Amino acid sequence: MYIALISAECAPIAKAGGLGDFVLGLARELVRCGETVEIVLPYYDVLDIAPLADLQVVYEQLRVPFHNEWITCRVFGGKLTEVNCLFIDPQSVHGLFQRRRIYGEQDDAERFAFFARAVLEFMLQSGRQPDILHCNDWQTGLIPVLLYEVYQALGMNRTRVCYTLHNLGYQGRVSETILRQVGLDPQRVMTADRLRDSQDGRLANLLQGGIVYSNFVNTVSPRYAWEIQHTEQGMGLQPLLNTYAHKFGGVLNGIDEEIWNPELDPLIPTNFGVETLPRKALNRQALRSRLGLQTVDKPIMAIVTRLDYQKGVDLIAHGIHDTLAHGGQIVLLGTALDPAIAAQFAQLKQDTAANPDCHLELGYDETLAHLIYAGADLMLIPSRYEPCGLTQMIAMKYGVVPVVRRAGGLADTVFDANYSDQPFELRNGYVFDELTAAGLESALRRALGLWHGYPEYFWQLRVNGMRSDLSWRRPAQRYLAIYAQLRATV
Ligand SMILES: Nc1ncnc2c1ncn2[C@@H]1O[C@H](COP(=O)(O)OP(=O)(O)O[C@H]2O[C@H](CO)[C@@H](O)[C@H](O)[C@H]2O)[C@@H](O)[C@H]1O
Repeated sequence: MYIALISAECAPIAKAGGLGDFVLGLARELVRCGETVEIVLPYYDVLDIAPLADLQVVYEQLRVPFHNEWITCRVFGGKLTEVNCLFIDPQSVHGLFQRRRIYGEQDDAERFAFFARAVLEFMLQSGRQPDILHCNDWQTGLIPVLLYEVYQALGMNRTRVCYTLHNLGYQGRVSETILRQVGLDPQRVMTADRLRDSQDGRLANLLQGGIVYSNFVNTVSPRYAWEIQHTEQGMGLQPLLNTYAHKFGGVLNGIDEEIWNPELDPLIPTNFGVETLPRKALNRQALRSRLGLQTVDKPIMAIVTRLDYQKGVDLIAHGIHDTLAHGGQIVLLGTALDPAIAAQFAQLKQDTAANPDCHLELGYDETLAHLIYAGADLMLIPSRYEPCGLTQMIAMKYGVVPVVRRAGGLADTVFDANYSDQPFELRNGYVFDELTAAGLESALRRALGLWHGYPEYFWQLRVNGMRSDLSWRRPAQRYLAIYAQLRATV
């Protein structure tokens, strides 16, 4: 099967968060299963080309219609380990992907709408007919719309679309001008059952368009799939997701165990596994020295995250204070796009600067993230909503016990040490329900108490997490079954 994975991110070359991990992890597993995979991304100026082999121009003079003009693009090809990647590089006066970052620009909608049109134009002009276009999030929502409305009539009628929703908090609600720019007729597609936004009828909703026009839609955990159909977590899309329940499901993500594996990880000072778990202490020490924390008999509570409303930033701040007050150390690595959140954490960093048990690192740092997973004992994830969540899974692989809110994929992967109905060997963390300070404290203090009072039991929780199967093997089989079902309709 020939699968094109279309995305705004891919780890480690263009990663802002979990979407990047998803794309690389799934692609690599599909290649291992013998499938032909191409990842298609914009050619960002911030693309880290170092891990790419054989990077070269593979297509010149790709002319893409956009907003009454033709934009000429080059397409680069390269290999990221065993996976082929393609990069669309528009020669436009607006420097669409020359912004020193992946997202956060005022014209993001226009940038990714252009990308959507360019991907299909490239497929058409280069004679590609993928069996499956696997699109992700709002940035690629126009691809199934354009395929159906424009490109099928031009001959691309064997291709089917699988569309994965990683985050309903970002739906791509945009002016209908964008539709005209990519060559769609707003009169035709701006209807309630197509792209017209249900909350603001003047806007087009690109995520909604992707859901309506794709052959199959999924999100990244069974629990989040249920939540967005049946609770306000659907953020306005509940009726639509119920209408399309027959082509909707939840597939839990995996993690790439070649990248996230404490036994092999080249980015950590000391490798370790279940049998050599005491060696984790050397990483804890390295983490303390790197960040200037004192050496004391306290567990390290880590937080590695985008600092975003979704992640429960107020509870993160509360959790920092509560951990410090109850015998723990704190290490936070976080990026904030929102200026108010950035200011809140800059202040918190200043307020805790003199505390030898606390270090807040505001920024994005892949290498430090690996050291944190290797050295930490606990990880705090108090999300408001969490489609899947990779940090709890990575944490568990590194013998870190997660403390999480019962939401989305966190509920599907973390089982409470005291209250879960799972057998003991599957219990791997601490879970709370209420999105309140008291809710968080109930789990956090049990976790800290266990570390201080019952080290053998805490050790067992670490081991349970390390032994769980969080790989891409099972999820990739689920996607292959979905693709096969879609191909059967050709
Ligand atoms: N400051 C920083 N420095 C270095 N590394 C950092 C970092 N901040 C985050 N990371 C890394 O980025 C990834 C984040 O994973 P999450 O699952 O939390 O993703 P996110 O919410 O971005 O993605 C969305 O998509 C994913 C994939 O489907 C879903 O799991 C998730 O629920 C959904 O919100 C992890 O690999 C983490 O280590």
